[in-house]
Amino acid sequence: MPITLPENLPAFDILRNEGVMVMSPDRAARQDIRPLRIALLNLMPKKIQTENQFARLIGATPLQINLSLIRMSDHESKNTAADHMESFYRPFNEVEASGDRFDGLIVTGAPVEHLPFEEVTYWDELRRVFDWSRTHVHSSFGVCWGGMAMAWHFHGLPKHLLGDKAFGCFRHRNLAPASPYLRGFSDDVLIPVSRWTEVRQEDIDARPELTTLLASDQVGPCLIEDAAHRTLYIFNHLEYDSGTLKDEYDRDVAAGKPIGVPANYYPEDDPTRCPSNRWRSHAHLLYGNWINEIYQNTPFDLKDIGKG
Ligand SMILES: CC(=O)SCCNC(=O)CCNC(=O)[C@H](O)C(C)(C)COP(=O)(O)OP(=O)(O)OC[C@H]1O[C@@H](n2cnc3c(N)ncnc32)[C@H](O)[C@@H]1OP(=O)(O)O
Ligand SMILES: N[C@@H](CCO)C(=O)O
Repeated sequence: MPITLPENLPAFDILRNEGVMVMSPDRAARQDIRPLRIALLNLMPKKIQTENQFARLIGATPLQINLSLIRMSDHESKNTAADHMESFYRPFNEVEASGDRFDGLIVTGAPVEHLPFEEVTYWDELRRVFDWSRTHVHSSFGVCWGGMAMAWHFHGLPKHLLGDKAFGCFRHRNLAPASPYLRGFSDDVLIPVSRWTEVRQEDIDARPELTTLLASDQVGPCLIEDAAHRTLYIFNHLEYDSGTLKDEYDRDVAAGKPIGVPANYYPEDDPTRCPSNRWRSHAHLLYGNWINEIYQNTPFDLKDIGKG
């Protein structure tokens, strides 16, 4: 939430230049408040775990959030019970036909990164979701494969297969300390990574509409902004629980897959020991900052979303 300060107090400009939310008394007097409408397009197989992870983060701000769960219309979930999907999710077809608008949209990752985008069965509908988001959503956030898919659709940013899985907790540099999305971030941030693909910094740099906010020397770009469309792409997993990388590692070991111990995750890289969560605070900061930024800038009247 912003702080209201007189516009001629030195702290007004100093804090604002640092990225702190500062408001003049004049603007504060004119603030309208309503619940924010956030949609989660959940493409992950373990949908309940993912609902919990994102709801926990976007639910930790002082603002009232209405969460809508959306699924691809014709995709039958193999790993989440049909009655759960029936009870809590709306198919995108229905959302599109309703004309509903949202302040925010999160598109999750999906374990289909080894496939060309066009071989994902719901690719055509997903492209429709992306185009719809430009006219019905104020701000979008694509996560891991969801971010890569969105960045491919809008910017032609290619993903590349890695020889070895990028797997573990990696240090990332804060490249934009004054960005409102990184308010309160340390200069150096530890983030869970779990993917077989990457996007490359040189491909991002060739697209002037994109800015890199967080990047790692070891696993490359992480958080990218398309400011003109209020869109963020994150290729790593700040939302993961303490044990998510462990679950993925144990699953792959049990399946006999050649997988290394996730880097810098277990104490002394010993998978028999209990991992500790060293990213939770930055997860809350990032998603809290996103919600805050939406709250500051989304139109009060929902029907004005997507017009500017
Ligand atoms: C890169 C990122 O975005 S990271 C995010 C992905 N991470 C995760 O999913 C972690 C958790 N996932 C898992 O542990 C595993 O995927 C499991 C154990 C749930 C299932 O693994 P498997 O049995 O090997 O694969 P399975 O055949 O169930 O397919 C996994 C998912 O991909 C979907 N899928 C597979 N091929 C395709 C395709 N061509 N088009 C669309 N979806 C596909 C499946 O439908 C399933 O999703 P669903 O549960 O929503 O139906
Ligand atoms: N995070 C994913 C990567 C595969 O897409 C997993 O390990 O399941």
